[in-house]
Amino acid sequence: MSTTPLLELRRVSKHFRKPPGLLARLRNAAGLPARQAPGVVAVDDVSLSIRAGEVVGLVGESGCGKSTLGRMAVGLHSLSAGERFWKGELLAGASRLAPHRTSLGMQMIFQDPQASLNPRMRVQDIIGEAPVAHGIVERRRQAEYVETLLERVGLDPAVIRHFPYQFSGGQRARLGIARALAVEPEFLVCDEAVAALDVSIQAQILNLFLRLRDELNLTYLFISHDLHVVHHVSHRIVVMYLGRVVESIAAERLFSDANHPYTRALLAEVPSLEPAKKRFIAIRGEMPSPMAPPSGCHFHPRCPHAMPVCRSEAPPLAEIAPGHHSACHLNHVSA
Ligand SMILES: Nc1ncnc2c1ncn2[C@@H]1O[C@H](COP(=O)(O)OP(=O)(O)OP(=O)(O)O)[C@@H](O)[C@H]1O
Repeated sequence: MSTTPLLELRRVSKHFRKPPGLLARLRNAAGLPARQAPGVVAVDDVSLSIRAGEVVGLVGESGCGKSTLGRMAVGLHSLSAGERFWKGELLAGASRLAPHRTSLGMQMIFQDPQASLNPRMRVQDIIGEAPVAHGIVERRRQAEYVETLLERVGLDPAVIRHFPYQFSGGQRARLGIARALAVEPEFLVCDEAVAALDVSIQAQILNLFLRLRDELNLTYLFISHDLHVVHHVSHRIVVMYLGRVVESIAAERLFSDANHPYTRALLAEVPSLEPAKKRFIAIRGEMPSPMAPPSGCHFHPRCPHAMPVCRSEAPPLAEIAPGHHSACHLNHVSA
């Protein structure tokens, strides 16, 4: 069995420059020297490697950088620093020697299929356009190909002539999945793919993802702000806070062995954990702005266990047990 990861992000970062505000535009108009515009470090020195067949759940509060990391994984965002490998081959790096490239083998499924499905296109074109354009299927076989995909995601092939508005939310989610599958990907980034759906429909779509993984040997990065959702489908859970990974743990060990105070705070919010969650301490306050992250460990202002060192030094993401990584100074305090 190959030990090369399917996808590897090595020490990647993403900086966004904030668009110039009114004051900066006035300074510019007055011919005054520009002040450095504050930016956002959406992803800060993150390494992530995903094996073929693995389902990795990526969780954290809104704005912590999950979508940005997912977009970097599939090549929708360039890298400000670091490198990206696909089956061991360098696909993108921050230097000009490593040009930014993507591949049909990796696709992204978004939260709102309504917004990402062209309302004026029929299902046959929505799903069948890309595989024809990329030579995966001949145009004369397009309808047959799309019908097979519709059946695969649990839709009636007879809907091939329909428009997106004729479908329910759950059916549109299935269309979005069929469209991603149409180019025969090996790796899917699912970004809040079930967040807009009712709970009962969510469960159906999650089960569809799992069935497709087994049938098509797919690998997933499953992004959600809802730990309960990702826990259901993932082998491994990666927790992000303000651009950094704070913990990576096997999903089956999450409830028993979660180490980072932030992960434990997220667990305190999971409704199905009653009464076990009583041992977790709920999170305090709001996540600070990514434009002005706290010094040291970004989580320290909200952490019930913060120590002086947490304010000054960022803890490294260290392996605290086989396959279990956590970035917390508490792990390095001698008893
Ligand atoms: N294209 C962009 N330009 C400028 N800033 C951006 C851009 N995309 C994301 N950001 C900023 O980067 C930070 C991380 O955003 P991101 O969308 O990755 O977080 P998230 O965890 O996926 O949150 P959400 O679940 O709300 O999408 C946020 O502060 C966001 O405002």
